[in-house]
Amino acid sequence: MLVRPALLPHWPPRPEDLFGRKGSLVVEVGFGDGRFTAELARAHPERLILGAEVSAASVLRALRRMRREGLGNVRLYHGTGPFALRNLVPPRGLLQVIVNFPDPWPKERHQKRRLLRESFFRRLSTRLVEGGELLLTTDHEAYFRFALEAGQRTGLYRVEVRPPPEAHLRTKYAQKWREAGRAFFHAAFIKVAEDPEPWPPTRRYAVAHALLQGELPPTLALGKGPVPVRGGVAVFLDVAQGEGGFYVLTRVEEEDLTQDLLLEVRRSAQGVYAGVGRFGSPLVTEGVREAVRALVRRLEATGLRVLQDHT
Ligand SMILES: C[S@@+](CC[C@H](N)C(=O)[O-])C[C@H]1O[C@@H](n2cnc3c(N)ncnc32)[C@H](O)[C@@H]1O
Repeated sequence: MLVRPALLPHWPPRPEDLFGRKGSLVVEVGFGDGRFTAELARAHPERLILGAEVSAASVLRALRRMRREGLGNVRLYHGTGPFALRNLVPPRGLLQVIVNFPDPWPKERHQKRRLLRESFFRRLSTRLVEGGELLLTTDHEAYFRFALEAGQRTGLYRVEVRPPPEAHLRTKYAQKWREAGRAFFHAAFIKVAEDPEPWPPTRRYAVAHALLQGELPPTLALGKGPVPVRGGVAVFLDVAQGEGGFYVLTRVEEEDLTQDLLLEVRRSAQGVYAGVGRFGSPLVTEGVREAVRALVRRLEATGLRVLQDHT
């Protein structure tokens, strides 16, 4: 039920590789506790529903729900909607995207965090089938207008403002806002053209490590300052000492992917190994490679010398 992109041999997988059969693919972004996802799966057993959600607690809750209800046509991904759309959905492979009550980010300075920006609509057009659509429901009028304008500006969608379908008003947040007496807004963004710029899957690599000559230092002080990486930032959060060396808890934030992973600095037969640990099956992305490069540079500053570089 849970999709682990690191374990998939090919990106994007074919829907039948994820679900065990063919069918029309629907993506729900930000499914929360998954009650809408489950209702959708029950109402359309012929559809294949892929949910993406950044909150680990919500993913767990929704997973339990899907298992309890025995829903075989749902797969859940713990991560951002854009990552799922980019890497888990084939070009022109998507019938529908559903976004119910997206985080509105009301402050001006946070607007760039909103999901339904012009760049998102452009990229999404490469994933939708001809006539495929995004359905938005929200209680937040300012965000609603923002999304309408963003979608319209692309010229890639016909935008239809409609009354919200009843099922979209049965989500956890819909019920909360209904009790608070809020109004609801709904629109369909129907694809009429496609952005000419392709949206290639995220590049991933088999390894990211280096072998260095010299002695393992007795302590490892890396500093907490952020390391800029392509499309984001990496931070060495903590260093723990183990028997053979050090584990460096590292956060790598890239455009649509945040990973907490362990880098290792340890003795090996050939010298000192510095690279990505296997713990948690991390994705070795460009940002992860850049974090390893930064780690290697800091080891070089302690007097170690690079023998082999696979970063
Ligand atoms: C306001 S809640 C709505 C939840 C649910 N759709 C509902 O109506 O009850 C917004 C949800 O979107 C999730 N979220 C925010 N940004 C996201 C992103 N980029 N990708 C996937 N989920 C996201 C949040 O964790 C949260 O669960």
